[in-house]
Amino acid sequence: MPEHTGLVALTFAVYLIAVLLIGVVAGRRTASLSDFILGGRSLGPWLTAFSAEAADMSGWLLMGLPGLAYAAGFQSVWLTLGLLIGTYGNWRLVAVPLRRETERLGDALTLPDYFAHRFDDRSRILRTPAAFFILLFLSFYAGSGFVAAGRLLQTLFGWDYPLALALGAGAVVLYSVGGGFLAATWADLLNGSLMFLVLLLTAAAGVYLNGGPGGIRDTLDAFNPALLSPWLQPDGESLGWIGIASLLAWGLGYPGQPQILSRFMAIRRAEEIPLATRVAMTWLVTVLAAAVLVGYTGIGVLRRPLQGVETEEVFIHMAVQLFSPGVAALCLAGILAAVLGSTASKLLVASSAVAQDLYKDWLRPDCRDRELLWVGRCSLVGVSVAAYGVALDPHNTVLALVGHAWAGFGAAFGPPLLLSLYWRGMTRDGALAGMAVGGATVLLWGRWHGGWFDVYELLPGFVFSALAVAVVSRWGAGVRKAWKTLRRIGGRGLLGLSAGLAWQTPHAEEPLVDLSSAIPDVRLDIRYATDNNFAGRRLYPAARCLLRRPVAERLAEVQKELAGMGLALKVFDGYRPWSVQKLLWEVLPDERYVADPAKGSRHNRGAAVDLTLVDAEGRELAMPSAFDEFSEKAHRDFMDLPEEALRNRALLEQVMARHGFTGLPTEWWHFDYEGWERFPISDVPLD
Ligand SMILES: C[C@@H](N)C(=O)N[C@H](C)C(=O)O
Ligand SMILES: [Zn+2]
Repeated sequence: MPEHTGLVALTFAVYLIAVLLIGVVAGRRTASLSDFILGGRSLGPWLTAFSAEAADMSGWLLMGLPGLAYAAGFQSVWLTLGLLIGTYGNWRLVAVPLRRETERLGDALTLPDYFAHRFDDRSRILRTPAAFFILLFLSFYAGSGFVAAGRLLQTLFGWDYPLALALGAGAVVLYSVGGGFLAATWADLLNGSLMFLVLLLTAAAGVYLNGGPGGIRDTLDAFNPALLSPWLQPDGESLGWIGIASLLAWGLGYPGQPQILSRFMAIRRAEEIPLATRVAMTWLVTVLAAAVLVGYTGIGVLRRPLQGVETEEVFIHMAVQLFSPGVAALCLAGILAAVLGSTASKLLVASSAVAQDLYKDWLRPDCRDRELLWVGRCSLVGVSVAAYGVALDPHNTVLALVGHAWAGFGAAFGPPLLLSLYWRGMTRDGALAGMAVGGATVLLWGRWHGGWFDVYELLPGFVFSALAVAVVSRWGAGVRKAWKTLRRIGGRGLLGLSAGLAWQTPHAEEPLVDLSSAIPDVRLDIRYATDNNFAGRRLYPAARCLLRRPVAERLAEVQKELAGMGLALKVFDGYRPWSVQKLLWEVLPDERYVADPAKGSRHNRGAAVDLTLVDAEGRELAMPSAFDEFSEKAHRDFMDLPEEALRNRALLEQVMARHGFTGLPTEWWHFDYEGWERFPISDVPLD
């Protein structure tokens, strides 16, 4: 297409100048890491909708999908349907709760950040592997975008591949480094509009030249009747359930894609999501239908049939053949926009994993916002260099990895995210298991072939990941304990494991029992059943201490040991209904002292207890502070205290630890029972 080259170059230059200007303007509004990663959560519904869709639909929309429709005919309906259902489900089921939760849970900026806050994971066991996974796969994913941009520029202008690649990559890096998330989303508005316009134009021209729907059907019928059946492959063989399920399964990938989820987190208000959903779905239905029509109509319109990988160029050939050079150049700019826009969104998410989840979390938790912003920018450059390195080898290994990336994210993050938004009983270990099982299934499934193994790896990955979340959340603590038991008894073998399992598993169903039934003479001072508490009013209808049975039994052991020292326990609180937790949180929304009801307190599981020591006459021993005195004096590492208080605090901590209770760092009186995760959060009344 040499006669187009000058005009194409001009159109590309105008487009690139436009996005760079966007980068400069957005850069002025980017003052903190939160601005850089999520645009300060300021997106309106239109911007959110366009941005989420443009981040999703890369050059694949203008090349891959028309190519599939051209080569495989009506079979492409299944993929289109899968994408539509997946996108709609993602907007309806994930967008609103994710937006609300990420703001409520300590202003979580990234997906790993959300998981860490949701499960109160201070050990980083969840955040760090999630961040590495994102960083690794999104770098490859972004690398593939560079490959596509490089190839497009190389084909159009005949430049050397590395030079073409560097120019494409340079443009993305420049506008995203400067303007961060805002630049990327504003550019997405431009990209999304351009993609919409050029697809619609090309499809309309194709339909017109084919003589309308009847003409398209006649052309396909004459060319290859198998193309008219959604059940058949082009060679006339049945597509089979594996083929259909694999195409539909693409839709399952949506709830795990960080580059799309970040758009949901960034909308100004959750209430604007329904409008954004309507805009996004209208855009998507239109462009998917248009992309498919470009493929179908290309069969009748193009002067020569396309073969093999060339089928993916059906949109380019249509544009060049049907339109004037100026309009054709605009269509090609549409491809560049699609490729660069979605690549920028991936680079940004990968760089945010470095800045927020690795640098801030591991190296400099207290660093200033400006420093983090620069770390974000530098890591974007670093990730881009890595992606450029990946793209320099434009062979199939990269593309194969990219094929896995959608499935990898979908299976590793999709089920844990979905379940975490809707199931309060889900545990941190469940989330970890879901990520590991989903990711591993995707990596392994493709290695085998034949029968079930021909199904797209996302489907088994998603199902196994969801099962892993459910099983480990429900029974994980019991299995872990049984494993510990087995290791302890070593050679006593399998019998020990089955005994351990038999003893542990039913604990997930343990009822709440009255502590007085396990310790008949226990002293209670249930403060929330009086108005002598920090809320200043009575919150429980009865002065009872309920706990899960094994927790109560362990406390009875503690009481027994203390009796040998002439001491006893005095209990301030045990099981606390979840609705009361919400009331406490309203009074003091400070996670150091009151657990956020969004995550639930261990009290809500009947697995935490607040208590102190008393002597034989029932007099409280000196302790660092009063119960529920929320100050540094209550912290376990606070040492500026009288000797006696230090001694008593240490004694209480040691006796409790010997019976499987761990103290909360910020409250000397609060203890969690080991394996508290296995008990569900509940909201039963105390009377
Ligand atoms: C409110 C206080 N007594 C308490 O129990 N705090 C912990 C952190 C909780 O709410 O779980
Ligand atoms: Zn407590």
